[in-house]
Parts: sequence; C-alpha cells; structure tokens
Amino acid sequence: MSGILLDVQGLEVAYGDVQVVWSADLVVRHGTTTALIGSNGAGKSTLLRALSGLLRPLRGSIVIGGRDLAGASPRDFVDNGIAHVPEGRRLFTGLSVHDNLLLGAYRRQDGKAAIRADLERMYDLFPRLAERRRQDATTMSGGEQQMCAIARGLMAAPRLLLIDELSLGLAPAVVDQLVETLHRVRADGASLLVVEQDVGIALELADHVYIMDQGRTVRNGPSDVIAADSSILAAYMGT
Ligand SMILES: Nc1ncnc2c1ncn2[C@@H]1O[C@H](COP(=O)(O)OP(=O)(O)OP(=O)(O)O)[C@@H](O)[C@H]1O
Repeated sequence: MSGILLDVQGLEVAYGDVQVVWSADLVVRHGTTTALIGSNGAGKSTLLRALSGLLRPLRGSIVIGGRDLAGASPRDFVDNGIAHVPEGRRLFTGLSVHDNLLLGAYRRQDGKAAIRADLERMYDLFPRLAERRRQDATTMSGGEQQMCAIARGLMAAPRLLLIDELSLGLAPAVVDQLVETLHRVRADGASLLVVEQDVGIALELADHVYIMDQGRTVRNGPSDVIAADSSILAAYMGT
C-alpha cells in the first residue's frame, strides 16, 4: 500500500463560538483519490477549509509530508503542496481562462518552462478549456468553470488537490467527463481529496471513502467495501 501523504488527527474546527468539526481523523495516501461524504451540514466543507489553512483549527494535527501545518497560513499550505478548489469555483471575473490558469501557478518556483508545459498538459486534459482559453472564465458554463477551477488548482503543481462539491449543479454527462479526467490526473501521480454530495459519484471516483456525520469522521473504508455495505450508507446517508 502506498505511503501516507496527509494525516489528520483529532481535528476540531469552529466558526467563532460555533464548533462544527468535533473530531476528524483522516488519511490520504500518495497517488490515491479519497472522497469525503456525509449529509448536509456534516462539516465536510469546513474540514476542507481547515485543510487548506482558510480556517485555523481549535485542536488537532494536519501533517503533510511529515510537517504539522495546523495553525499555519493559507500560503504555507500552498507552499507545502496543498491546492484547494472551492465550492462555487470562485474564478477571477474579467480574466480569461488562460490568465486564471496562470494565477494558479503564482507561488511556483520551478520556472516558466515547467509552468508552460503544465499549461499545455491542462489543455490536453481539458480540451474545452483550450478552445476557450481567451474567453472570460466566468462567462462559461458551470461544467466548464469547474474544469477551469480544477485546472487552476492543478497549475499549482500540488501534492494534494482538495476539491469541494465536485458535481454540485452539473449535468450528469459533464460529471462523467470530470470523473474520467480525474482518474487520468490520479494515474499521472496526483493525490486527491474530494467532498462529494452524490454517493454514487464518490464511490465511482475514489479509492477510499470517509463518511462524516455531525462533525465527526465516523466510518471509512475502501470504496468497494463501503459500496457493498448497504447498512453503512443507510445509517449515515439515508440511501
Ligand atoms: N462561514 C460560516 N459561519 C458560520 N457557520 C458556518 C459557516 N459555514 C458553514 N457553517 C455551518 O457549519 C455547519 C457545517 O457546514 P459545512 O458547509 O461544513 O457542511 P457540509 O458537510 O459541507 O454540508 P453541505 O454539503 O450542506 O455544504 C453548518 O451548520 C453550517 O451552517
């Protein structure tokens, strides 16, 4: 089994006085896709925000590549290889697809040639973005914007890409395409942690699945094991 890339233990996260994540324990292995599922309000997006430094945890550890980043700044998370594709895509208005992708690479130190090569790789992974590279990114369809947001995240050359609500609001055919592309991204060596509302999509996408319930990571297992145990999904997902 591949080594551990991200190791989260005993994480607790709050918005001011309101605690939302009470106990999150989670591991992501190199070169794998991990999905985080759970009912509305379970705390999945909040956990993801803590894993990219946007929220400072109350307690617990976030170890990536051997360093505990709990309490570090978002910039430290980027510099340690974490990129976050936020819910709602958050592309830069008034900027072309191309410029959005370039901004994803803003902290990289490995030179223009490497960045140019990765841009071409993104256009190869997402041909729709290549066709629209000069278009204002926020004028594209929801699916194209999600492609752009994922490609922008990958332009940071992250060790781990976090994706929040991959399929939200997207047509099934677009989601199928995204899932296929993310399988390619993983095959190229990336590691992914994806928050996904749709259990079927999560199971199709991921090697390993965590279930979150009321601020706690309550169950986890390989996707095929979780898929085969209808009692788990019935208990936590109502499916
Ligand atoms: N900025 C915020 N300030 C205060 N409370 C928040 C904020 N964002 C989320 N919450 C609360 O935190 C709880 C968990 O929300 P979160 O978005 O993390 O859940 P989730 O599992 O991602 O669910 P969903 O799929 O519905 O987004 C909810 O009760 C929500 O109201």
